[in-house]
Amino acid sequence: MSVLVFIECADGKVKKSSLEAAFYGNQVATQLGTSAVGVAIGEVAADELKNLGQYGITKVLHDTEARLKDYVSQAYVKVVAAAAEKESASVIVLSNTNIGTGIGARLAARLQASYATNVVALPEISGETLKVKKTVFSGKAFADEVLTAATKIIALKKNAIEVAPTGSAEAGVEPFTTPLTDADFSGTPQETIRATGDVLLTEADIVVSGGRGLRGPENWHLIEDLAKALGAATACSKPVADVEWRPHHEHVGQTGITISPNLYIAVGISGAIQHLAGVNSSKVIVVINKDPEAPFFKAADYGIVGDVFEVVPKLIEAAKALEK
Ligand SMILES: Cc1cc2nc3c(=O)[nH]c(=O)nc-3n(C[C@H](O)[C@H](O)[C@H](O)COP(=O)(O)OP(=O)(O)OC[C@H]3O[C@@H](n4cnc5c(N)ncnc54)[C@H](O)[C@@H]3O)c2cc1C
Repeated sequence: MSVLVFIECADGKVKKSSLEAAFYGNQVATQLGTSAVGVAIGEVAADELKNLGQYGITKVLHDTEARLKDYVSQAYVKVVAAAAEKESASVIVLSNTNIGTGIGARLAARLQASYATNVVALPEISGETLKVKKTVFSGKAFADEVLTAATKIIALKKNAIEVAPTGSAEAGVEPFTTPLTDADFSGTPQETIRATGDVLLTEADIVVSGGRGLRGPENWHLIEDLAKALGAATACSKPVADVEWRPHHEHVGQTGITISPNLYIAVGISGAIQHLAGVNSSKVIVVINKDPEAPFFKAADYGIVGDVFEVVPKLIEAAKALEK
């Protein structure tokens, strides 16, 4: 029996959300008196996988088959299922990302497993069952879910737990091969075009987001300059994408991307409920709006009542000064 953690990688690196999943998986393994093993797929540097030892992973099974270079859901699910079988995994942990939840759903069907998404805390263990806390209703409430099947799959929400890497332990990396057929690659991406700029929006620690208060695309340099100074990703509200001031892949909210960065800075965004649905699990929310009655202030940790055209340039200067 072990805990298996699916390690998601991009650009040859382990994603930050998977470091969290690894740390969480190790804590669950400790609760169960077992160890945590990772499974990684595709191109990723060996040092990145060894580094998972600092997050409590003892060993990583690494499937490097050339056809697995890009994410193909059927094939990836087969690899994770094979790893789960090899390691007799009773718990499988993945990140609550598009890829993680996609794999989790197929895997649950394949393994007849219990499956909880949006999990935000360590489980309570009682005999063969695990009780997990998760967010529901677009992050507006919590629910407890009891997982009773022999195999339990947990999709951990990004930024939900504090991660503390320990010491300099290295995980062992083992080549892992799964027999795959052409049918496993029936839907293969032909080309992957990176949607965002320097910092991937869904993985970013800091996000600077603009709304209609920016008045037009010609003012977007304020958002971009602040983001650059803070090492942040950029995002926007839906109407901004609808009128093509910004591309749609930057639109966050109920009908856009859901994010949970450490810091979300909302610039000239009113804070409509549909917008909040995509950002309200951010750790710290800062709102800049000239209207003191803007609904976003109710969800904010810090608020600046002021004109974005006066406030943001000052923030950019301050952030640049911190860099020096
Ligand atoms: C079914 C449905 C789904 C939706 N999904 C989404 C979604 O996923 N994401 C999303 O964002 N929206 C979504 N919406 C739209 C949502 O309801 C809001 O209309 C939208 O979020 C408002 O965008 P905004 O805050 O940029 O613009 P506005 O509501 O126009 O707000 C602009 C804000 O900027 C402030 N402002 C103006 N000038 C300045 C200035 N100079 N300095 C400082 N502040 C200034 C104003 O006070 C105001 O609060 C959805 C709506 C529906 C019906």
